[in-house]
Amino acid sequence: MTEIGPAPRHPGWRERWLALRNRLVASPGFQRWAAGFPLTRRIAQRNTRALFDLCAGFVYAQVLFACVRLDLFGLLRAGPLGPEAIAHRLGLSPERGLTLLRAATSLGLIARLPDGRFALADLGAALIGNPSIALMIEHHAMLYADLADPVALLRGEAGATRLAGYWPYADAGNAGSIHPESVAAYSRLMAASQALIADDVLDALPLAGRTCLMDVGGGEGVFLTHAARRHPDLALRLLDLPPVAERAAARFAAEGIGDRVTCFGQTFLDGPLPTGADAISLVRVIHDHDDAAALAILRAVHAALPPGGLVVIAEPMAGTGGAEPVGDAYFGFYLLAMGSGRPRRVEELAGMLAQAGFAAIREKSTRRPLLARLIVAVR
Ligand SMILES: C[S@@+](CC[C@H](N)C(=O)[O-])C[C@H]1O[C@@H](n2cnc3c(N)ncnc32)[C@H](O)[C@@H]1O
Repeated sequence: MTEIGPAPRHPGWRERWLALRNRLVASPGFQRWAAGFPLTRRIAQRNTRALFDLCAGFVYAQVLFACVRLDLFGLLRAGPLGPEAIAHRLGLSPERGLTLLRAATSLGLIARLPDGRFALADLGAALIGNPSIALMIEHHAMLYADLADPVALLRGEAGATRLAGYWPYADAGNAGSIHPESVAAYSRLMAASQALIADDVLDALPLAGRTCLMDVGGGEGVFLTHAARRHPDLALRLLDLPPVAERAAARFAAEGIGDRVTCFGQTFLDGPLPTGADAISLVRVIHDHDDAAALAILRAVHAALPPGGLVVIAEPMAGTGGAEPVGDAYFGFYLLAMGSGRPRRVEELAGMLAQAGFAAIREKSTRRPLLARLIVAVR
C-alpha cells in the first residue's frame, strides 16, 4: 500500500505543548477544577462565555435584526419611552415587547432607565447615526438563509444562493449583460455604506500632484463625489458595469459635478481599461473576485496607467489586528455564499500587485481598518 502525504515527523515543543493543553482543557474534570481554582477561575469563566457567545451569535444577530425591522431605534430617537408604549407602537403584546426590550438591553443596544423607561444606548445610537448599517443588517436575511447549511455551502452542494442573485456580477460570465433592475438593490446598499469609508480612504490617499483619478468598480459614484469636494482641480472618471455607470452619471448630475466626471460603462474583466488617468482606485472591488480575475483586473489597471501612475486598493482585509473574525469568518463566509472572491491579507494583495508589475507597494494606515485598509503602489 502506498501512503499519501508528507513523511511522518517529530512534533516540535509548541505542538506537544498544544496537544497537552488541549487534552487538559477538553477534560470535564479539569474544566470543573479550573472554574473553581482562584488562579484559573477568570480564564475559565472567560472561555465559557466566549464559547457561549459563539453558540448564541445567530440569536444575537436575530435580536438586532428584529430591532431594525421594527425600527425600535427610530422610535427611541426622540427620547425614552415606557415598555407598554413601545410594545404598542411596535405592534407587539406587552410580554413579547418586554422580551425584545430585555434582549436588546442585554446586548448594549438600548438601556433601561431607573424609572423603567427604555432609551438608546451607545450601540443603538450609533445605528441611528449610520442608516447604512440598518440597510446592511436588513440584507443579512439573505446571508442567514444561505448559511442555513454551512457544510453544504463549503462542499459546494448548497445550490443557488440568495446572495449570488443579489450580486449578479458574482457570476463573472454574466457581468456584461446585467439588467438595470438587478443592480439597483446592491448599488443602493454600496452607495449608502460608502459614506462610512470614503473620508477614511481619502484621508490616507496620497493624491497630491495627481491630475486624474479613475475609480474602477466605482458604483454609484459616492466615493468620487467625496473626492471631488476635497480635490477641486482633479479630473475624475468612473468605470463600472453599464447600468451602474448610468446610475453614477445621474448622481453626478444631481450633485452638480456632471461636467467634472467622465463615466465609462463597461466590464473590467474583458479588454483594456481606458487610459489617461494617473491614479486608479479599486474600492471594495478586489475581494469580490477569485484570484485569476483579481490578478487580471490588477494587470489591466497596470496597463492603463502611465509610468509612475498610482494604484490604490481599499477594502476590509483578512488578518486585521483585533478584527480577525471580520475578515476570515464574516467576509470569508459572506463571499463564499455570494459565490465569488475571498478576503485577502495585506501580504497576499501586495504579492498580487507585484505579480501585476507594480513597485513601491506599501500600506497606508486608515482610521477604521476594520472597514477599510489601504494599499498603494506605483507602476
Ligand atoms: C462591492 S461594489 C463596490 C462599489 C464601490 N466601489 C464602493 O465601494 O461603494 C463592487 C462594484 O464593482 C462593480 N463590478 C463588478 N464586476 C464588474 C465588472 N466585471 N466590470 C465593471 N464593474 C464591475 C459592481 O457593479 C460594483 O459597483
